[in-house]
Amino acid sequence: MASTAPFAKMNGIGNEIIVADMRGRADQVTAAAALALNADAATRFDQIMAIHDARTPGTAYYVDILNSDGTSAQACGNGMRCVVQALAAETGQKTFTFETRAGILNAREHADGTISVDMGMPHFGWQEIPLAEEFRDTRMIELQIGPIDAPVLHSPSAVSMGNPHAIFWVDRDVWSYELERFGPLLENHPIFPERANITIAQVTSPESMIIRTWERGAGLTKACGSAACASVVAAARTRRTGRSVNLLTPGGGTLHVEWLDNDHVILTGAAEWEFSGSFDPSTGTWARDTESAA
Ligand SMILES: N[C@H](CCC[C@H](N)C(=O)O)C(=O)O
Repeated sequence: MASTAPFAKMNGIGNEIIVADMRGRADQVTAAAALALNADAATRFDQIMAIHDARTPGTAYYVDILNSDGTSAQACGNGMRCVVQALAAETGQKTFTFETRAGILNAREHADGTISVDMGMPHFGWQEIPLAEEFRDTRMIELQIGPIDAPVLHSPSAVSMGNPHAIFWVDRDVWSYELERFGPLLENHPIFPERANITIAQVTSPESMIIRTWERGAGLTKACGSAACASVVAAARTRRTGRSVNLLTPGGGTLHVEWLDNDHVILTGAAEWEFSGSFDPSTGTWARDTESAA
């Protein structure tokens, strides 16, 4: 058995996150370990954020992101806030530069404990998202679900925040849609060759919206940070909102997203520690620290 690594079970306004400390070691958290941790109710998660030693000068750490189905994700905004909170508590530092599969990103813990993550620039080209066929305008793509003459959801906006997103705009209460039924079909629709995170969004004012997300590789979650960013960018592009928006998420928490004039998207919100333990990164066998809270 490989030596165990410390982890913290945390959440980013309800997005279930495991922050794994893989610094100083060469191995990775395996898909098998992810599946085992997710099969246990105590450690069920949406994403594992595995902190590794830096690979690139100018960055402090490399963060590898796994979904609960064991696949990799390029970006996870809520998980990055958890990583920042854990590292800020350990080091006393407030600002960090990370590397992820999606590139280099900066994050900062504020005096009130909230954390902002610079999620980088959105991408709108159909090959960048990616989509399987050419759409010259990704503000609205041809895709619908439900009866052909009365679709339940249709014409989403498509955006890459490093990872692929589709945003369906709805007028009715977001809870009145069967996202648990449509989510898997849309996530795996052939139009998305790398699958996609699927969000339904109800704009409630030029500065506010309500979102629910079916996440690629994780299913329904209580919040999804990159989907919040994708939703605001897509809403601003289609003149539904301005560029600074509060989003209400299914966990009841609020995220703030601002799309800056320099094209970077800043995600701000809280993060919460639940308990700590150690685990075997190859198998997922784990134990709670005895001094850790229940
Ligand atoms: N919960 C994450 C998103 C994970 C995205 C992942 N499901 C994928 O792209 O495969 C967030 O806060 O941004």
